[in-house]
Amino acid sequence: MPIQWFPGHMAKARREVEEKLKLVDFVMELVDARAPLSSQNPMLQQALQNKSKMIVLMKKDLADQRETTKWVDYFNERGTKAVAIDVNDKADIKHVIQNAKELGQEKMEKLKAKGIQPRPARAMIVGVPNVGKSTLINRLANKKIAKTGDRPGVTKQQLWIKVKKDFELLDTPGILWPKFEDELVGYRLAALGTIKDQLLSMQDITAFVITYMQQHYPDLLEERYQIAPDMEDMWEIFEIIGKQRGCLESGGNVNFDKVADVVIRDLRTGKLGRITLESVED
Ligand SMILES: Nc1nc2c(ncn2[C@@H]2O[C@H](COP(=O)(O)OP(=O)(O)OP(=O)(O)O)[C@@H](O)[C@H]2O)c(=O)[nH]1
Repeated sequence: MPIQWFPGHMAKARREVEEKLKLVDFVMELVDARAPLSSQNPMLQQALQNKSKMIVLMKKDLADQRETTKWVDYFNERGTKAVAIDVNDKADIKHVIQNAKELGQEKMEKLKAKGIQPRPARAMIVGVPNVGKSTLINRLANKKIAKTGDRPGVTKQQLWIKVKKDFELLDTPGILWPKFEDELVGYRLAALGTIKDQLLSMQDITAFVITYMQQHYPDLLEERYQIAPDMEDMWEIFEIIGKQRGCLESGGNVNFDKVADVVIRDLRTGKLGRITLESVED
């Protein structure tokens, strides 16, 4: 597959996350609810050492509800607190805060037991590009950004956001490099817009999405584009969608790149329906 590893970028990303990790008590790892494992990064687990972590499955409003429930159970059963949210839902934001506070309290209890003066628990948000880090920070900040001075270990001054009186959040997220070791992971991430569109052919990504939908969401595919689940010829499928949606060149031929744009835009904006591209059972 024509994707490179960019080792220099990954090493830099890792160093930056490790520096910030020194400042916090626990981490909120954001993943995309539509591909939770694919949007995780194994580098984080190693860098975390003994720090605790909670997982926030983002964009649950775009994901298949049944799959999301299974994924939340999946992480919880493996001992990691997990919540699924729509960042625009206030109740969901409260739920995140409640879970984060519980994680912070555990840390504070440990400090107290050692005779150390309790202080607000500190956390940071990490995640791959486009997963929703900045948006969630803004929602949690609720415009109450508190400047609490330098912390050791970083040259740049860090700002802490006071979410609640006993919970502070680093104002800048840690960006994790997406993982590319598996072709399927690459297709899922590209379809969701995590990795740059130019890295993989848009037509290939679209073919992947259509095939996945034929297997898992045949009704949604038929509803939007009138594509029968058993239609195998991808060329014909592109032709049908192209004619329907006016993706034509001047001579009247279907332009496959335009078809790919339409399908991927429909997927990302939820117009195709609520779709999860990675199942617990996969
Ligand atoms: N539908 C929906 N969209 C969301 C949600 N969370 C974030 N988004 C959207 O996802 C897009 C990316 O969000 P950002 O907050 O910029 O993501 P980021 O992780 O900070 O991105 P980078 O700066 O590229 O690392 C934006 O268009 C957000 O509006 C969510 O829960 N539901």
